[in-house]
Amino acid sequence: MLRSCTAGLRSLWALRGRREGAARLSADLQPARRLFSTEKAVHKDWALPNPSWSKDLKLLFDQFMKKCEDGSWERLPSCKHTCTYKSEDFKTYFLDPQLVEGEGLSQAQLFTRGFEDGLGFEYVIFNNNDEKRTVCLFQGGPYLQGIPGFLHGGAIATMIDVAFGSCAAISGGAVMTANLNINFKRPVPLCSVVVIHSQLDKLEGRKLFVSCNVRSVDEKTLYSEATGLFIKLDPKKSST
Ligand SMILES: CCCCCCCCCCCCCC(=O)SCCNC(=O)CCNC(=O)[C@H](O)C(C)(C)COP(=O)(O)OP(=O)(O)OC[C@H]1O[C@@H](n2cnc3c(N)ncnc32)[C@H](O)[C@@H]1OP(=O)(O)O
Repeated sequence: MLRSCTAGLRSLWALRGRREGAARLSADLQPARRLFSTEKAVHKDWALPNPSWSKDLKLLFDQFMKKCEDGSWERLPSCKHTCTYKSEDFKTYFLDPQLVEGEGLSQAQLFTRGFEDGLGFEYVIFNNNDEKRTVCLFQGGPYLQGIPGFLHGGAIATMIDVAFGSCAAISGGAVMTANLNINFKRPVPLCSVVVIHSQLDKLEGRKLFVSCNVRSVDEKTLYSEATGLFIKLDPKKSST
């Protein structure tokens, strides 16, 4: 395990070196060209395998893709620059046109997709609409370290929030996290794959109650358990 992780890290560094070289080469390009990627890159779906994915992650991905064939499960796409699922809902509720045009927002990207392949959050979420649950397959890369050799608790919390957010948004549309409660039961080894099983437990007016557990691939280790409350945004209220 340690050897495969080290080999994985070595290939990641090599990949990174190549990318940094490429980045240096493009440093002379016009700022606008650097800021705005091509149309294709902007709409790229990041919830698909890349060379940094471990055997475990690929295997689980294939298993869930098979489950998608009869329509009971669906893979949720994930873009960097647009809030993938029901993003139009958010625009209606939130975005001040002045903010949209500003320099900062033009560079905005989903926090969990802001890392080079394999260094941060590698994940894909599958949804089962009838059962109101999602499964998130997550491999936490070397830039997410907390205690040496283990994933940072904040990275786990982030991933739980994303998994919950997706689960809640599918039923509630534009939602926001109001409360997260996490019990960290075992440390998650860096570069390992975990499975986050989330469930919509209750829908009460604008409140969506969700819960999840985070387990190892073989399901023997329970790493964390969490509950969350999401609130469906009220179009009559300003969010700022
Ligand atoms: C759709 C898109 C999906 C994207 C795909 C996923 C990919 C990305 C996923 C990324 C995911 C990242 C996600 C993120 O990072 S979201 C970013 C982190 N979250 C925030 O910044 C939220 C900040 N908070 C707020 O804006 C407001 O407080 C909200 C909008 C949440 C509610 O303000 P609003 O004015 O609208 O509602 P209300 O105050 O009338 O309350 C309504 C009801 O709710 C109850 N209540 C409220 N708060 C709490 C609480 N803490 N515990 C218990 N109960 C609470 C309240 O008592 C009331 O109950 P009742 O009296 O009716 O019974």
